[in-house]
Amino acid sequence: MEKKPENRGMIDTWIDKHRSIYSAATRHAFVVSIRDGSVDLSSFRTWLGQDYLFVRGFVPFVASVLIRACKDSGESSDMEVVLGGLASLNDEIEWFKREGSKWDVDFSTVVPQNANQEYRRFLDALMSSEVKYAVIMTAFWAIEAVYQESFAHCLEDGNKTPVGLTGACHRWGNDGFKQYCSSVKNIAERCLENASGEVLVEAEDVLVRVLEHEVAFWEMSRGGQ
Ligand SMILES: Cc1ncc(CN)c(N)n1
Repeated sequence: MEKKPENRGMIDTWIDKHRSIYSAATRHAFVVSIRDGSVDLSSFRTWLGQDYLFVRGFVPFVASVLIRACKDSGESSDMEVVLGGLASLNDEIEWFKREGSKWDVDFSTVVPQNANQEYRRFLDALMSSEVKYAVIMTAFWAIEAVYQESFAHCLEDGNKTPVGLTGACHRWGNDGFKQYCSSVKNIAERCLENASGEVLVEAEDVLVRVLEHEVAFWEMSRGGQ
């Protein structure tokens, strides 16, 4: 079994180990193009439509995380953290609808592309009661953290993010969302500390698979169809 260095959680250890896919997910060319202002707006519109569908599919996943937090965690504060995330998805869906009108993207005609469908299938599989709580929380953290890191990068000093896109960047790049991701990470780390070797292997695998799905999602967006 992998040995964890002093004072570092498993997640940080795994991020170091899988640094190249982590960077590919959090510093993807699509995100960098938002930050440097060179973004192709048809790609942004593709991302907007596809992510709207993704988020609608993410709601039942987060609802299932919430049920697991109530039933399996043994810590009452887990439920509050996940409930906060679920509640903010309500605002997020409303935000998408406003952005859809602004960018003239008619969500009723958007068809989920392959990367979106595959990501959705992956989330569906994670909703099985067979999947351990530590594994689900690791996946949940990674899904949220990729967006937090990516969009926060578009707001860092020196950015040339187009004004019309800063709303998206603030949605996931704000300090409140960063704090929320850190709370989810703490839950995942606490669970991983007590996990068996088998669960650790599964959680590491799921972390890498989330990163791969995120990269594929950015790639799909960059395709801009
Ligand atoms: C593809 C994707 N990954 C993550 C998030 C953040 N909930 C999102 N909206 N879309």
